[in-house]
Amino acid sequence: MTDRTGAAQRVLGGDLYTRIKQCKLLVVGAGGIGCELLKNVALAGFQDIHVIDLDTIELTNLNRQFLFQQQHVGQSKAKVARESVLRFNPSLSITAHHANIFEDKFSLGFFEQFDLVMNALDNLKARNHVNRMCLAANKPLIESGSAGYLGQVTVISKGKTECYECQPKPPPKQYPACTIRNTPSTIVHCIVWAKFLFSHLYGEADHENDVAPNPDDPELSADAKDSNTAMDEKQDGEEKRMNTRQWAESNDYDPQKLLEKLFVRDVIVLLSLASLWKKRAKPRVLDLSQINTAQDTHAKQEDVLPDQKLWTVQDCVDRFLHSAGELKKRFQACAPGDYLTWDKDDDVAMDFVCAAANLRAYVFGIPLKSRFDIKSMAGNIIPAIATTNAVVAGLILTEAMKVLRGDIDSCKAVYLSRTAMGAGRRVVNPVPISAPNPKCYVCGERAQVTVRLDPSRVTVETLAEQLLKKDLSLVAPVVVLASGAEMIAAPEDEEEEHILKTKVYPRTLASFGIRDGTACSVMDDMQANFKLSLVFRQADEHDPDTPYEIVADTSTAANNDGNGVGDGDEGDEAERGASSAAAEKRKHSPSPPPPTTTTTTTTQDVGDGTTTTTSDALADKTPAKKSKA
Ligand SMILES: Nc1ncnc2c1ncn2[C@@H]1O[C@H](COP(=O)(O)OP(=O)(O)OP(=O)(O)O)[C@@H](O)[C@H]1O
Ligand SMILES: [Zn+2]
Repeated sequence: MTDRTGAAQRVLGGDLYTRIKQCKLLVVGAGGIGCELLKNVALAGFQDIHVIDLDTIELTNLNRQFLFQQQHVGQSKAKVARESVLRFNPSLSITAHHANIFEDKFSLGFFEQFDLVMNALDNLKARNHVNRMCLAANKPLIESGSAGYLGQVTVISKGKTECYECQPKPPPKQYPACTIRNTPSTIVHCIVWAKFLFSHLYGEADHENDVAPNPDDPELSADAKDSNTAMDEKQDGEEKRMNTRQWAESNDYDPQKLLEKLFVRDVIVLLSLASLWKKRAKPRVLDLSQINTAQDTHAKQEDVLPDQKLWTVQDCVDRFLHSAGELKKRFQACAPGDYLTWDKDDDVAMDFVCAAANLRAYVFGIPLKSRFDIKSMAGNIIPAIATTNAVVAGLILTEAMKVLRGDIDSCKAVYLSRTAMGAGRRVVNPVPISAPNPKCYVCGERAQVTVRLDPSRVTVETLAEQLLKKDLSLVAPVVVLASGAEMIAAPEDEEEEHILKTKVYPRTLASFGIRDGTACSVMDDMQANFKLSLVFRQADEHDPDTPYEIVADTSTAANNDGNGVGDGDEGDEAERGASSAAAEKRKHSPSPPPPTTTTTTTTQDVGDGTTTTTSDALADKTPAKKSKA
């Protein structure tokens, strides 16, 4: 026995120490919290540890992920974390998986081999997935997160505590498409547009999400005819029918032409939509001849870091042309079906977004921002603080010990706040963990989601891609109709996926017999044992921007005759009552609120996952750097 384990044994007591030693542990994520956590569990005496992380080490990780050093940059986080931990305790068994938690190999059987799972992740999608896998495998999960000075640790135990998805998370802030495409008024609007532009040009082909001037702006409805005529005049027939990606393809992604299209021709089109500018300042066309001779508009900024310097408009033009040229090469070198994914740490992709956002800001008379500021907003960066992660990792271990003692009842949800809170003036705030929400569609006894939509207008694609995958976090949804037929099947190969996307996706739900009151079963081919009942209610109107509304509370179902269908308005009233009562209860709860941040332009997937800051369509942290269409 080394001195180090001897001390742990004396502190923990023989019984707990033995339980820790015998516990087979899974740690998901080897980033900021994960590195601290792996060090803690190794020192506390855990002997059999698996760690999963899909990422490689970046230079920017080194200020807080202490298992990594400069020579490790570019290597697998999971593997290097394993080697570093083994260096200070070579007798451990650590298995490193450089992989995405969504991979098939991390099946129910994989999760079942563990006694305890700890999440050290940074995104909602992966957290939801591990939550569902642990519920299916009936394994305790310790969930954690941090955002700046704020942090959170909680324990999830099937049937005993609420699960990660028992309380709905606030939806990320979205901006109306017309503001982004026609009338931006803040730098955030310009950054959202620039990120859309990147995905639209170089990402997975999506012909619906254009970035060009939008003639369907409701503000134009009064003089729709004029606006269409104006658009006709400014664009020839062919150009009018093409979206920006098709236009770029037909112009060989030429950076100079792209610059002129986006900041000259499209602006002329926008200027022609007169009613947009009745009450706002008109945009200005980017006049390259003037800019080329213009003086540097910004005072010399000698004493700031390079990234914090404001680019001149000419700098933006140069960076745009250069990055668009590089991206063109990369995109054209992609194998068929492959595409580029935006990543804030990819310098070329970041330069493109920074230049495009600033040029758009210039066109609309919005103050330009430094690359540093734009990166923070575009990448939804809340500075990570090493000490917060260390405290969170310590709290994870404290809760883990209670779990291993078999004392789930004494586990707490613990929040770190920035300033001392409550009567005890504490920064570390433990609160009782709520009981499971019986109406939770993930862990509730009667998992059900009611959705209000117009089945004759909503397509299977919207159901699968938006509602099931995006809103409900299913990975591979399977939807079975009452007849037993599968409306949406999980494709086994590329051919099946092609059939699903070309033959089934374009159909309306009504064409499958879905109408007011229809219920169907939903399963997830990737999330074992996950099953919910989806009930459709007829919407009075159809709004293409919000084609459906999730009725979160399922009390309609509890009141009905058992086929999962409520009977109309009374049910709705009950739902509203129940929801507001629950909200009221939470409002009066003595517990400190979960951490929220004060940053105004960052977003949903902050570390804690339950609490989001403000913006945005800016957030799109995707686990895979580059994926196949
Ligand atoms: N689906 C997933 N499968 C496996 N690992 C994941 C998955 N999603 C996120 N992770 C890992 O979780 C870790 C979270 O750590 P952290 O929040 O410190 O992020 P980071 O990427 O290291 O930091 P930053 O985003 O600030 O650069 C990351 O190492 C990330 O790779
Ligand atoms: Zn739940």
